[in-house]
Amino acid sequence: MTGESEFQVLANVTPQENKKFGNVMIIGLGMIGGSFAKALKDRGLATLYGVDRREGELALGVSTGVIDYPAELSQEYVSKMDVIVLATPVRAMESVLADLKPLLQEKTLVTDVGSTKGSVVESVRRVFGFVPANFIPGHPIAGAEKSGVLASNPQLFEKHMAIVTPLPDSDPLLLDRLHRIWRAVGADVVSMDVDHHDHVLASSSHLPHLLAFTLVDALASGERSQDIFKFAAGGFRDFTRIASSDPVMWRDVFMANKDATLATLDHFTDRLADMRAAIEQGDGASMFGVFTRAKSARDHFLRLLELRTIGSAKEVRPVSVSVLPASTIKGKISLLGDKSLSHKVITIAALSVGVSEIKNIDLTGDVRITMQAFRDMGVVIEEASADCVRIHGVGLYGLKAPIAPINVHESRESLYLLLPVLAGQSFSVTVVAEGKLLNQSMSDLFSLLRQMGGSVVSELADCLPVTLSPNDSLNVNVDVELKTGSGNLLMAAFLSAIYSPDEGRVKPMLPGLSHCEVLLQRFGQNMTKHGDSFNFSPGSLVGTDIVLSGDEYEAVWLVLLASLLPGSDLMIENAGLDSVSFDFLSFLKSIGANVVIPPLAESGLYEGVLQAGFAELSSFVLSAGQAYQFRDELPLLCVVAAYAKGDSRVEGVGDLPYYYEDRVLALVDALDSMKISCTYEHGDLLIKGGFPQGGELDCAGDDRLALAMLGLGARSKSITKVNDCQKLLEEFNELESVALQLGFHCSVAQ
Ligand SMILES: NC(=O)c1ccc[n+]([C@@H]2O[C@H](COP(=O)([O-])OP(=O)(O)OC[C@H]3O[C@@H](n4cnc5c(N)ncnc54)[C@H](O)[C@@H]3O)[C@@H](O)[C@H]2O)c1
Ligand SMILES: O=C(O)C(=O)CC1(C(=O)O)C=CC(O)C=C1
Repeated sequence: MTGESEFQVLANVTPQENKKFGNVMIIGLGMIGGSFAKALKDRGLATLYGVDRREGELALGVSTGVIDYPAELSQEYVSKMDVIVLATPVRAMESVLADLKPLLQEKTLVTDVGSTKGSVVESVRRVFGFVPANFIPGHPIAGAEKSGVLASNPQLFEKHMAIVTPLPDSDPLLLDRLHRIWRAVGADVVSMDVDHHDHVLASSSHLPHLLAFTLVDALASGERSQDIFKFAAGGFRDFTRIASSDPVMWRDVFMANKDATLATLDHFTDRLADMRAAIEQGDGASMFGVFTRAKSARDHFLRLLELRTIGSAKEVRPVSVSVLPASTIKGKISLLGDKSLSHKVITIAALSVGVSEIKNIDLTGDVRITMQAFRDMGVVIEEASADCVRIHGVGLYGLKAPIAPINVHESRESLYLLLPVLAGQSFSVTVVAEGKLLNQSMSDLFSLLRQMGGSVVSELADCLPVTLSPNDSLNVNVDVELKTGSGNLLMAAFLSAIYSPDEGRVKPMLPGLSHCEVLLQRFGQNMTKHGDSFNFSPGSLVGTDIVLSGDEYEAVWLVLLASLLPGSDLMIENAGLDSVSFDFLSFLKSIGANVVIPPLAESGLYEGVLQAGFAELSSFVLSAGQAYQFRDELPLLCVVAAYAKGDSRVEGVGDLPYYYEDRVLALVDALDSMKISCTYEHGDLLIKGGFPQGGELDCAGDDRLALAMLGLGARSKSITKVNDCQKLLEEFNELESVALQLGFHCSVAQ
C-alpha cells in the first residue's frame, strides 16, 4: 500500500501528491508533535500541517522541514484534515477541543499523544457531552527531557510502544487507521483500558519524574548544595536526567493523574520508610534483599528491552552448525551443569533453610524464569559469577505472595517445579504462561496439585493460566503412583509429597535413582525407599553448597563421538551419571564401546571421570522395554546403528509418546538422505550400518536431534550441515568452545 493514498485528495489545502495518510494536522508543534510530524513527512506518508500558539515554533517547523505548512484552527484547514493529533500539554487540550468542536468532520480521526488518558477523555466528554466515535486517545511511550520543535526526532518512536486506549464506541476503521499510522512511524501498538493506562504510567513514568524533580530541588535548596552539584557524578546524572523535562507538561500530568500518582507514591513512601528503618537499625539483610531483588528485576527488564529493540531481527535468524568429517576428539574437559538440574537446585535451595552456594550452574535461558519467580516471592539470589549463585533459602513455607501473577513464559521445567511449591503456600497465586504452554492440557500436573488439597482453578479445562488457592483441607498426604517416566512429573510429585503433613508417598514408574532424589537428599530431605516407592516425612530442607556435575546428555553425546572417531581419547572430568545414563553407557560397552564409567559414589550417582575412546561398535537389537528406558537417547542409538557393522533393530518405537517417535522419524529421513538404509515398519526400526554420506539436515529446532545429526556427520563422507540449531545453541551454548578444546571440527553459521 505504501505510496497509494487511502484518502481522497483535498482541494485548496492539498498539495500536489497523494500521501498514504493524507492531510495530518499536529496541534502543539513541540518535541512529540514535531517528532511525529517529521517521522511521517520523512517517510512521505502525509502532508503535514502545524498549529501552535507560539508562531515561532511553526516558522521553525517549516524551516527545519518538520511540517509542510503552518495552519490554524479554522474551517478551511480543519474540514480537510484526515488526521488531527493533539500534542499540547494535557491540560491545554480541553480548550483546543472546544475550538475544534464546531469545525470537526466525522470522517477525521482525532487522537492525542498526552501522557495521561483519563483526563483527556474527561475533557472530551466535557466539551462534546460524550466521546465521539472519531476521537481515539493514544500515547507514545517514547520521549526525552527536551521540549520544543527543535528537539524533533523522526526516529523517536521506532521500536517503542504506542498505547491506544479505544473506547466502546470508537470507530473500528479509524482505530485501524490509528494503529497503522503508529506502525508506520516504527512503533509497536498495544491497546489498553484508560484506567489501567493511567495506573501503569503513574508508576513507570510519572513517579520517576516526581522523584527526580523533587530530589534535585531538595538538594539544590539544602545545605552544601554547591558542593553537592560540584561533586555529583554519573549516579546523580543518571538518576536526575528527567528533572530537565518541561515543567508545564509535568505540572499538567500530576494535576491530571492525581489519584493513580498518589496511590503509587504512597506505596513507594512505605517502602522508603522500610529502607530508612533498615538503615537506622543497621539491618544489612533487609537492605541486601531489596538491592538484589531490585538489581535482578532491572537486569531482567533490560534484557526484555534489548529483545524488543534488537532481539527480533536476531531471533528469526536461522543458525546452522556444520561438521567436517573424519576428525578426532582428544582432551580433558569439564562440562557446565545440566539446565534441568540448575532449575531444580534453585528450587530446592530456595525452599531450604539457610544459604546454599551452587557452583557450575547454568544460568542461561529458561533457568532465569525459575530464578525470577523465586525472587518475585522474596528469595534473595546473589549471582556471584556467571556460573555460581548464592541462594538465601526461606524454608518450605517462607515464600511471600508475589504482587503480580507468576509468569513461566514457555518453560515447562519452571512450571512443573513451581506449581507444587505454590500449592503448598498459604497464599493464593495465579500462574500464567506464553506460547506453546498455552492451550495444552496439564491434567497430569493439576491432578497432583488437587491431591494436595487446595483449589486449582483454570479458565480452560486444565490449561494455563491457573489460580491456586489454599483451603482448610490443605493438610492432605500425597500418595501417587506415576504412570509415565517423565522427569518433570517425577520432580513435581516429589515436591508435592514434601508438603504432606504426615507422610507422602511417590511411586515412580521406572526403577533406578535419578538426580531428583539425589538432590533432595543432599539438602537433607527425610525420605526412605520402600520397595519401589519413596516415602517423605515432614522436616526441613537445609541449605548446602553444591558443585553441579556436567550435563549428562552432552557427556553421553561426547562419548558417542569418541566411539565413532578413530584416534579419539576423551576425558570428562566432572561426570555425574544417574542410573539411566549408567545403563545406556553399559549398553554401549556391551556392543563394543571403549568406555570407562566413573564409580558409584555415596550420593547414588556415578561421579568422577568418564573416559572414552574409539572402538568399532557392533549392531544390536533393542527391546521395546529398553527403547522406553533409552527414549531420550534413541536419536544417539540411531547414529550408533548407522555406523555399526550389520543390521540393528529397535522395537516398540511406535508405542513411545509421539514426540519420541517423531524424533526417530526425523532421523529416518536424515539417514535416508545420507544413504543409510533404514526402514520403519509397524513401530519397529531397522537400520543397516554403513558409512553415511554428508548432506544438509534439518533438526526442526530440536536440540537432541541436532546433536544426533552432528554425530551422524562426524565420520560421514563429506561435510554435514544441520539447520535450525538455535535451540541447540541455547541449551548447549558452550558447544563451540567444547568442540574447539577437543579438536572437533564444527562451525556455527548464522
Ligand atoms: N516529553 C515526552 O517525553 C513525552 C512523551 C510522550 C508524550 N508526551 C506528551 O506529549 C505532549 C507534548 O509534549 P512535548 O514534550 O512535545 O511538549 P513541548 O513543550 O515540546 O510541546 C508542546 C507544544 O504545545 C504548544 N501548546 C501549548 N498550549 C497550546 C495551545 N493551547 N494551542 C496550541 N499549542 C499549544 C506549545 O507551544 C508547545 O510548542 C504532552 O501532552 C505530553 O504529556 C510527552
Ligand atoms: O525518556 C524520557 O525522557 C521520558 O521521560 C519519556 C517518557 C517516560 O517517562 O518514559 C515521558 C513521558 C511519557 O508520557 C512517555 C515517555
